[in-house]
Amino acid sequence: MQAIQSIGVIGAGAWGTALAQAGARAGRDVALWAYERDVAEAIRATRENTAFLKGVRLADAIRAETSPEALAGCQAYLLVCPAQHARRTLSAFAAHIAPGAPVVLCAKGIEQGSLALMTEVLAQTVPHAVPAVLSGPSFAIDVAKGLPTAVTLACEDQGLGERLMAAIGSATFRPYWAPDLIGAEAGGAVKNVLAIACGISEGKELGRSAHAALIARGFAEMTRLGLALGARRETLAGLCGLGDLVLTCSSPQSRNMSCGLALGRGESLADILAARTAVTEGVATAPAVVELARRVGVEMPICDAVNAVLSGALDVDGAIEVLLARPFGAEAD
Ligand SMILES: NC(=O)C1=CN([C@@H]2O[C@H](COP(=O)(O)OP(=O)(O)OC[C@H]3O[C@@H](n4cnc5c(N)ncnc54)[C@H](O)[C@@H]3O)[C@@H](O)[C@H]2O)C=CC1
Ligand SMILES: O=C(CO)COP(=O)(O)O
Repeated sequence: MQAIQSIGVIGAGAWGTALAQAGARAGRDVALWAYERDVAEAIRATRENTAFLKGVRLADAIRAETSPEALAGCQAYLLVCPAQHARRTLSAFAAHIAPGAPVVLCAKGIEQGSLALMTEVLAQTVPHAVPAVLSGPSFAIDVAKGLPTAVTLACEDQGLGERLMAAIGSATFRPYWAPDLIGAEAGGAVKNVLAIACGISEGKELGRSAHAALIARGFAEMTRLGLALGARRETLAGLCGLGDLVLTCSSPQSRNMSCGLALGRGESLADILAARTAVTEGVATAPAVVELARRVGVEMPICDAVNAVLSGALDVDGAIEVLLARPFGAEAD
């Protein structure tokens, strides 16, 4: 099978820009589509994405674009806009993506309302594309700088997985193939909600023991939901599940954790979100996770508590009280 030489990156936020840089580092020609015209213009003029990924000089092999037509003919695509914008963005690209072209879904979220995973959104908007999922513990700035990172690259066909890994992988950006797309998606979406919980715990100074308990019990919630959706347990225990959960729950650098941290310190969600341009995926995904869990009949008390705080149904102290009042039970349930 032919090697993938040209990559279209859809979305020029921090993560899309970092992945474009990873593709260029791997020797590919990269077309990077920006939603905001001034982002593309800044990249062309200064070789830097000053709005979303300051301080990184972008490789010359990255071409900044503003129209979906300009990405026609690429051999593979990465979808890297926030999850709640995926449907509209993919619809705009549908006519320009060739039948059979792989589309790697890199957003970590679940669509509100439809409760669709990103693979479902792709199937509904670009049914002629072949889906893949990239997810794992990887801050954009680390990848852009070439610090060592490892991620899951999930797609059904291992041969295609190997071509995609060769297209974007390098000594420092290390994808691992997995056949389980649902597991990769469930891990990435749920860890963002759990990172808000860990941030709240830290902001309330509940201690490192509570932090560890939240990660372990949060992982149990992620696993229950993932398995109910059809994921494999080993995927959830890998980079895209436990790996990303540990990173995001332990780093104030995470937008999700830092949002929780501020909530725990008493700031309002409205003020926290108003002060940032970057996306905080867990905020939009929390109600979708909770609704999806209800639909498939699994318990996710930590995600419920986060959602109650975000929606204003409970304040932080009330949510902690609800979690601590839960009856004792078996760990494996
Ligand atoms: N930043 C990171 O370290 C990582 C981010 N991700 C995921 O990548 C996805 C994108 O996040 P970031 O690149 O960090 O975003 P960002 O916070 O850096 O930038 C916001 C992005 O939203 C886009 N946007 C805003 N309104 C839009 C609209 N109406 N239609 C389409 N796009 C719109 C902007 O163009 C920009 O690309 C998220 O799902 C995130 O969870 C995954 C791994 C790492
Ligand atoms: O997904 C990420 C790291 O793997 C980035 O996390 P945040 O969106 O919380 O910053």
